[in-house]
Amino acid sequence: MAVKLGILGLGTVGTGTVQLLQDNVGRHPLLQDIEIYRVGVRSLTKPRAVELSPEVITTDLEAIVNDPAVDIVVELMGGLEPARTLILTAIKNGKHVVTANKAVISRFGGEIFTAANQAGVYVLLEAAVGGGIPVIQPLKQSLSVNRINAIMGIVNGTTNYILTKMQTEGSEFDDVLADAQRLGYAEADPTADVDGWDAGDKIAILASLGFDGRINRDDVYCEGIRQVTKTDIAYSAKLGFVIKLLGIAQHLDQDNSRLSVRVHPTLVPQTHPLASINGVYNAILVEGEPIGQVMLFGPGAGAGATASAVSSDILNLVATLKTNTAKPNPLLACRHQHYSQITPISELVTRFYARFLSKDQAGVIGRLGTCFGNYGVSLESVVQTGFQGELAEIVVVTHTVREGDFRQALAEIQAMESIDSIPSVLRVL
Ligand SMILES: NC(=O)C1=CN([C@@H]2O[C@H](COP(=O)(O)OP(=O)(O)OC[C@H]3O[C@@H](n4cnc5c(N)ncnc54)[C@H](OP(=O)(O)O)[C@@H]3O)[C@@H](O)[C@H]2O)C=CC1
Ligand SMILES: N[C@@H](CC=O)C(=O)O
Ligand code: NA
Repeated sequence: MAVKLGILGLGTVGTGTVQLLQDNVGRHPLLQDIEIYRVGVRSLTKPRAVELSPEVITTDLEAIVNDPAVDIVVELMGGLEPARTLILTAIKNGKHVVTANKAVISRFGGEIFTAANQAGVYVLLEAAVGGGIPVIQPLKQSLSVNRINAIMGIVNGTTNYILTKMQTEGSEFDDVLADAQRLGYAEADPTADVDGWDAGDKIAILASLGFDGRINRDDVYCEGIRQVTKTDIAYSAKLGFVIKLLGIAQHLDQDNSRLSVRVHPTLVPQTHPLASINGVYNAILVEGEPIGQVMLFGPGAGAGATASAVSSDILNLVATLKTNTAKPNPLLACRHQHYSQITPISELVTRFYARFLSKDQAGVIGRLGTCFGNYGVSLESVVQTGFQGELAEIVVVTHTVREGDFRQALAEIQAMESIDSIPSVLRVL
């Protein structure tokens, strides 16, 4: 008997998934055992790029998750509610769930996985991080014997697309964002991409898999790309860096006592493996013992790529249903019970890039150096690059420093009579 899917959402990802499932020849034979039984949408009159018989499409999503005939609910609608409630209802009704929704999983994962474990069903989410890149299953299975030291990556396609176009074509932020929206990369509200929240959701999920504890989403520090200017992109290039929005989860000490989970635009050395990841591509670099470094690379957003991840989860569940094993597979289920302690951003030790606009007076660089020295900040390079109108532009890169100390120095520098403003402060990998 065919395994019946109830799909919630027929937008970019839902359409890509239905297209893939309908075009199953030459793919895994188990795909032929799947029936697209119901598809839930908001509007019945919207034109659709896929053909589905009228009785399949409905606006009654609650009926789908309560329908005893549905075996797997595939949540591709996005947003927090009603997605969370529909997922929980599906679980309560004994249905397995596939979701691409990192927002709901990163915030309500505790509640959802506890319910799933109690109900004896799985919630799979390969599409939620890295789009088409297999990263969730590798962390749960192929890499799970490693002790993970760090997971860092470019996990938002929209912002990587924007930064790449700004860097290579000198494009304006707003024009490139419109492009990313047209191509189906951006979230319904692109603020989630641009302000780093989407990447924050994703790094929280990766951290929970790699560091063996749930992550409280509110503890993840998130800074987006709005403040990244073409000027900083150009200075970074001169200094040997590219600017990337990175999600980073790493132990800060040898004894693994402190875990940092954060998202921010970062100056990445041009020689680093993540520096060459451009456009909508994502890459996740995992550092573990004994494996060393593994980089997972591929398309991070878009209909086809994301459908590949969604459909592989569906296939996994179809195989599970077909083999009918009574005991849960611990490599598919979530096993965490506790929350990890996250270290505040002020305790991070990192290098910084900062750009200052100063009055063109003698001794400004000396005063900057003295103030930094007072807070234990030593400088790797100082460049007085040119002028913006009457103001001299000074760019510094520091050696590693505790963020809290660096910020105190900046506050003091900002108050100096000779300093007009500090337009940019970025972390350096
Ligand atoms: N786009 C991408 O590249 C990727 C997206 N994701 C995630 O996948 C999910 C879907 O994204 P995407 O396909 O881009 O989103 P879209 O906005 O393109 O599609 C959302 C779909 O859900 C339906 N929907 C939304 N809210 C409701 C509701 N309250 N009731 C009924 N139907 C509803 C919409 O119906 P209607 O069509 O009638 O408006 C639409 O079909 C999100 O969680 C996103 O974060 C993950 C990886 C990549
Ligand atoms: N908006 C997201 C879509 C995939 O998760 C992105 O741009 O990466
Ligand atoms: Na993925």
